[in-house]
Amino acid sequence: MTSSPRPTRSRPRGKRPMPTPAADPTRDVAFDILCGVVEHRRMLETSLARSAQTHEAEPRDRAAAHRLAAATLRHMGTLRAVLEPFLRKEPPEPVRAALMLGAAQLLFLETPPHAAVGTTVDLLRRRGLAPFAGLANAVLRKIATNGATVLDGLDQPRLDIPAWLWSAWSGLGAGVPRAIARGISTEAPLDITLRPGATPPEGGVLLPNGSWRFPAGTRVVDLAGYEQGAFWVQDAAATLPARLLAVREGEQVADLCAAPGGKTAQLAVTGAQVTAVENNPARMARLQENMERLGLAVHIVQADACAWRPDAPLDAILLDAPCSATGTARRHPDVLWVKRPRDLTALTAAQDRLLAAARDMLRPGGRLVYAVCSLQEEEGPARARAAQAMGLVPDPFTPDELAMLPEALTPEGWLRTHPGLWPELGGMDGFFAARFTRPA
Ligand SMILES: C[S@@+](CC[C@H](N)C(=O)[O-])C[C@H]1O[C@@H](n2cnc3c(N)ncnc32)[C@H](O)[C@@H]1O
Repeated sequence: MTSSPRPTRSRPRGKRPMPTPAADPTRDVAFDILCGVVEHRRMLETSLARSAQTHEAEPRDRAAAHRLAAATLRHMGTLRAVLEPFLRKEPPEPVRAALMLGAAQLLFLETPPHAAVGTTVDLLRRRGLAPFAGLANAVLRKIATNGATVLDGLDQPRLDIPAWLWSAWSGLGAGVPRAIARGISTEAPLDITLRPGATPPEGGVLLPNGSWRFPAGTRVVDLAGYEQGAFWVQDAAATLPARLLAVREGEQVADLCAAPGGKTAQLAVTGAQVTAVENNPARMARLQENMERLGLAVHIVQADACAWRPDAPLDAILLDAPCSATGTARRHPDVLWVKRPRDLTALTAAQDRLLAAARDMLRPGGRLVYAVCSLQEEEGPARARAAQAMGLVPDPFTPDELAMLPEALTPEGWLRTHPGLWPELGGMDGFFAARFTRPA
């Protein structure tokens, strides 16, 4: 007797396909942001804007996603090292990204373990990665059980900074890369610059440079006086370049590369005649909105500052040039993982073109402050030397001008701040600035 063929089954009896878990806007958006950074070297803000087209998420969920992705990026080297011993094989990059999001919630964001594990498993299942759900469940449960002991013996500051940046920052001084890494490891506070005479909002701390500082996570729109234009958002270190240009009422001044306009506002409140030049239309619109909110009269021009020329030679110019922005890594930890050494070639060439253009716009005796929010030698000291080779005369900053931050004055008379300064006050962004005059 021949037995009848058994019917083929695509799955074992009794196993129904699991329903797709409900959407979780915070983790979905955070996952997209993280994959954008690690797989495509896309900046966090760009991914956040793209994800608005694919995921419906309330502003509150988007803000939470931003925070979760930023915390993961801030500790990414550490998270990779924590996961390593639990993984027998290299998982695909999106699976590793989901595991890092889960581990970041467990280790750095105090998310309850069941939520961190369950939401990661669900995320993988929603994203067509269900075969890795069991792995995520097992790995994250082990991390949850071991708690912070999984961090024991890890050199977190060293792990969280890519090797090329650590080695480049070693040129800033012994111990500086470690101090910078510590500065980047926590979320930055919110700093504002107050209009002269305006009342500071409640809850802030006055910093030695005159900025007011609010705890990390403060929403600027919640501070009294924002809509009325009493202040603008600006990191304490970012206030220094415009201040060091020392413009006076009535002077003809240009702010080249101006958006979103924190430094433009500083120049305008002095009573100088300010022209703000910005080539990016979307950023120019933000600059315009900011000047309107602040009620400041500024002549705004959308143009390439390399090609634009003023009607008459200028008394002073602030050139806050486009750069790698490595000095802003505590606000934008994605820069650590998106930027590459080779990006510096195009940036430094653009910085030189802008410097030459700025020189040609100045009257004899006119002043230029060149600034970048970069910690890289190529974009700072090397450009200051290039400016000198273009015929600009160094006009070093003095100890009196930097009395509130003497450690930022270099022997050459340049400004150099970094996230490791003012550790007891909450740090600051990294800036380089140098001042020049045009010879007669
Ligand atoms: C570092 S950001 C400026 C920040 C601004 N100074 C502030 O304090 O708010 C550099 C700006 O330069 C603009 N930019 C880049 N290249 C430019 C060019 N060739 N001409 C004019 N603007 C340029 C960018 O779009 C960007 O908005």
